[in-house]
Amino acid sequence: MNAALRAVVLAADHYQIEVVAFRHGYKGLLENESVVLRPHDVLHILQHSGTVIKSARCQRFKTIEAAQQASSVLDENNIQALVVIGGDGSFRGAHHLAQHWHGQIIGIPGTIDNDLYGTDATIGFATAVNIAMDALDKIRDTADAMDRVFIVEVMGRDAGFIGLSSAMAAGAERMILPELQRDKPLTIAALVKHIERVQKVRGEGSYVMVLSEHQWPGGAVALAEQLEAEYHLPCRPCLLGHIQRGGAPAPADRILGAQMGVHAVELIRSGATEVMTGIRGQENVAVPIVDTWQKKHPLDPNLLRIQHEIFNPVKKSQRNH
Ligand SMILES: Nc1ncnc2c1ncn2[C@@H]1O[C@H](COP(=O)(O)OP(=O)(O)O)[C@@H](O)[C@H]1O
Ligand SMILES: O=P(O)(O)OC[C@H]1O[C@](O)(COP(=O)(O)O)[C@@H](O)[C@@H]1O
Repeated sequence: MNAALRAVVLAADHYQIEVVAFRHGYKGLLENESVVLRPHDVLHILQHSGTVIKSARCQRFKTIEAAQQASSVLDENNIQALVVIGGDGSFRGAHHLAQHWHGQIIGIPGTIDNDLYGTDATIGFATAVNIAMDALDKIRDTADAMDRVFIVEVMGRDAGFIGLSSAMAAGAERMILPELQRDKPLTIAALVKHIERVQKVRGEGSYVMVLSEHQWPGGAVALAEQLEAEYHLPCRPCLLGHIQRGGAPAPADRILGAQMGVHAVELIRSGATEVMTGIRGQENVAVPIVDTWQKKHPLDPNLLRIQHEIFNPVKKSQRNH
């Protein structure tokens, strides 16, 4: 997020616009935690994950009174345009605020989940995938050495982008993703059958599985215990958790943050409101903010086909000649 924040401040300075930041997101907006940001304040922050203006979840913001209060705080600070960096929750909040405030609102997609419609990528996603891939590579060493099954649980709330991309980047044998579970929920018997068939075909036991959070009751730990206890499969769980949200941001995220931050300021200058800045291909696009959560951002069907079918060691299609 820092790369986007820096870009907003530098672009605003370029166009001679003053920037006031509200610390701690909507919570800080309600409490008027405002601070003027100048280029000097955002020096050397883009190499750090997270956000120097801090963030917070704030249930209260969902009420009408909170939106009215936020509107008064913005007016008291003479704010004409608000840039909201976040995911679908933050954008729902932005839309909610727009019902009670007359200023411009521009969204910048910042979430590791990549689950927003209208943009190829969201800030944080590339970094999270890098971290998950790195962990999977490391787990593979023990899986290989000890012929073990590993279950690595990754984040994504209700979306399988981190799961699919990290599984593909690290050559995992199996993925349990929300999108796949919706079509055909995996049973433990089918999973065990897959593990055993892969081990037979390969003649070795190294099997690494990527499990998206909330896709198995009790998560990776419960699934590993079940595999050991009921099927005598040596299996270990690994929960990556919030590790995926930290560390040095990947170059792709820094560059995306830069592009989007500048685009957000330019959208303000063009008079736009209630849009999110997105990137499609090489192009900056402005996406109606309600579309970002009302429309679906699907997993790339070709990546899914490659990883789930073509790279599945035991799934073969008919020869056609
Ligand atoms: N339906 C909503 N109406 C108003 N504000 C909301 C709504 N949903 C979320 N928010 C606000 O946005 C904040 C961030 O949303 P959350 O879902 O936690 O994260 P993200 O922006 O990463 O999706 C919430 O803590 C809340 O203050
Ligand atoms: O620690 P919390 O607040 O429960 O958040 C965990 C959730 O946040 C996420 O990391 C997404 O957060 P961001 O949208 O802020 O990147 C989800 O993948 C995960 O379910």
